[in-house]
Amino acid sequence: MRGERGSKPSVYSLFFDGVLTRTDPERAHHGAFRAIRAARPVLASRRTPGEQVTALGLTFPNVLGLAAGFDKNAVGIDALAALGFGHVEIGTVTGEPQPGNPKPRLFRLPEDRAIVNRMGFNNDGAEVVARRLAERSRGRDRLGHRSRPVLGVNIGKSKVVPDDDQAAVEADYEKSARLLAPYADYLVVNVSSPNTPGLRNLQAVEKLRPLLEHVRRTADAVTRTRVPLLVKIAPDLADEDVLGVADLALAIGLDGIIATNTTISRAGLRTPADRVGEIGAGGLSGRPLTGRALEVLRLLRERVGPDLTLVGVGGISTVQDARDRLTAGADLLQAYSAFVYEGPLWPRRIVRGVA
Ligand SMILES: Cc1cc2nc3c(=O)[nH]c(=O)nc-3n(C[C@H](O)[C@H](O)[C@H](O)COP(=O)(O)O)c2cc1C
Repeated sequence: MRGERGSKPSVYSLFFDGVLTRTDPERAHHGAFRAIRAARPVLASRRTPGEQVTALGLTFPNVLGLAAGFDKNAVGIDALAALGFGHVEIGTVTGEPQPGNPKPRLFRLPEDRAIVNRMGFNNDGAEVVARRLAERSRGRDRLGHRSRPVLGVNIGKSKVVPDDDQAAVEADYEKSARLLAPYADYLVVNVSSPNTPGLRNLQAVEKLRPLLEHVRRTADAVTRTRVPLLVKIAPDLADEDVLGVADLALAIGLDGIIATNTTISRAGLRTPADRVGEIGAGGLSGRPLTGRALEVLRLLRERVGPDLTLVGVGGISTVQDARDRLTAGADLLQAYSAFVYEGPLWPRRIVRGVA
């Protein structure tokens, strides 16, 4: 593993090659996350790098955020922001707490700088996460941060709720929206994870429209200031369905679209096919996603015009990737996999590189 900047391996890449690649990926995630949280007191006084971005009616400290899935339970928002992320999207949080899929469920494909996951929305549930966010907002003034990260809250469907029962689906998202919208700077309806059976069917416009309208009404009922609402879509949608979501977003006054989630495609991988087969089902993220995620973003921007906020995510790993996504029309960027491969200094490097 080599750092982006050239031939000399970084301390993190040596650590990654020597230790992390030999550790179970899920245990490595928890270990790394614990270390990041432990380092927060040291990091918190550092100035957030980059230039401010105005989007969704909010001021983001910089353009780059941590994508959903890393901090599913809102336990390390400020520590992650201290690494240089201007926003952190917690979740996916579901109405009911759930353990997720059986392990192993997280796999690295180092030859592709990619990750396959079938976590299945393991999370503490909306009630516990809401309590955690309430505690954080009470303690925040004492934290002494130079600048506060924007907090995104990503909500999804509980596994116990059947995807073909629209009323039950809406009630489930409603529970999360009611409990979490009061703490969210922006709210995301996730209908694009491949790991909850049937979830992606909710991307069909005739299901998505009433769901988004219901979440909108719920959020409005529990907040004094209007919380921006976004939808996160899959890269596996056909182009015409991407455009369908774009048209829907404009029609119902959605604030933005996050493109994209992980893919179920395994096309063009360097990882040997037998290894890929052994890993099995799940969402693929990282480098192999770059092309399609960029394409989806471009399609969206062409369709929605300049006003709707678009968040570009999927395979952003270098400064050039970040620039390409901004050129294609992204207002904000997010990443997950490159942060895993490149390490804790990566967010600052990208943010400084695009500034
Ligand atoms: C281990 C893992 C867990 C994820 N969990 C979620 C999740 O709970 N909700 C969600 O919307 N996206 C989730 N994602 C998708 C990411 O937010 C992101 O959309 C995707 O990984 C593409 O970005 P990347 O190529 O920079 O990783 C997850 C990704 C990974 C790798």
